[in-house]
Amino acid sequence: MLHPDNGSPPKSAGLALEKISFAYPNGPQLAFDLKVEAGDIVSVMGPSGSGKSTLLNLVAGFEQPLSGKILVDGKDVTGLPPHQRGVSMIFQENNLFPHLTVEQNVGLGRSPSLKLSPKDRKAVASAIERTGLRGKADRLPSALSGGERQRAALARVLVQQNPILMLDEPLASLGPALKDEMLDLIKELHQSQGMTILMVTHDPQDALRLARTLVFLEKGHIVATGTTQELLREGAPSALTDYLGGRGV
Ligand SMILES: Nc1ncnc2c1ncn2[C@@H]1O[C@H](COP(=O)(O)OP(=O)(O)OP(=O)(O)O)[C@@H](O)[C@H]1O
Repeated sequence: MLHPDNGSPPKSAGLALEKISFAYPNGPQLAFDLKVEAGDIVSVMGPSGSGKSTLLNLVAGFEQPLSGKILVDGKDVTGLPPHQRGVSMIFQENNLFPHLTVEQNVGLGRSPSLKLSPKDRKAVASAIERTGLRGKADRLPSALSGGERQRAALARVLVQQNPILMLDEPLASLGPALKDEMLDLIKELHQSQGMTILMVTHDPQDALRLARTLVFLEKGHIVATGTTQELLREGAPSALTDYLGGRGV
């Protein structure tokens, strides 16, 4: 079981996308309206190109909407740069700087210039320990397995202590055993830190295992939102059953 390392854990934050519209140059129009309760775990599913990554990038501040608002904990963050939004993000790969050690990569979660106080150093060591990377703090990412690299990325999230965590297919490049391990770690992180989590996945089993809520996208819009159990087991709308094909549960 993971425990917050110092002081109180970050409180989770509710998230809202209000009448967000967005388009890439010469790209399709995307529009999102979504409310996520504080502390919820949400899986974001949908066919390739439906807008899952764009949705996360808009919340993180890597893309700017044409109109609409993004609220974190009720506060309008639409015009804020990514690091001021209270949001951490983990991608499928390339979360770490290749020329920095695990310890330095995790330390970046506390200070972009790696000027770390003794308290920061303690938090970094604790996060490395808690993600099972003890003894690997001095390694470069190239000397880690894929699963270890994702755990190092999670260690950085731990020291950032943001109330919202978003993961864009974090399990896609992992084999089944490592995938289970990461899912367990994300679950533990949620239990101990209480953060609000959004995770893009193509696997309904991941969604069932981790997420209370499911958001389903199609062609740049959210076409279904509900509890994962209900949507995957009972009343799946036809767009979702078509997407799941033979993988229905
Ligand atoms: N940088 C870009 N420039 C132009 N169009 C883009 C860009 N990135 C994505 N798109 C388009 O925007 C739409 C949404 O893409 P997005 O990557 O959000 O989908 P996704 O659901 O995450 O897909 P996947 O499951 O394949 O990762 C798609 O039509 C895609 O082709």
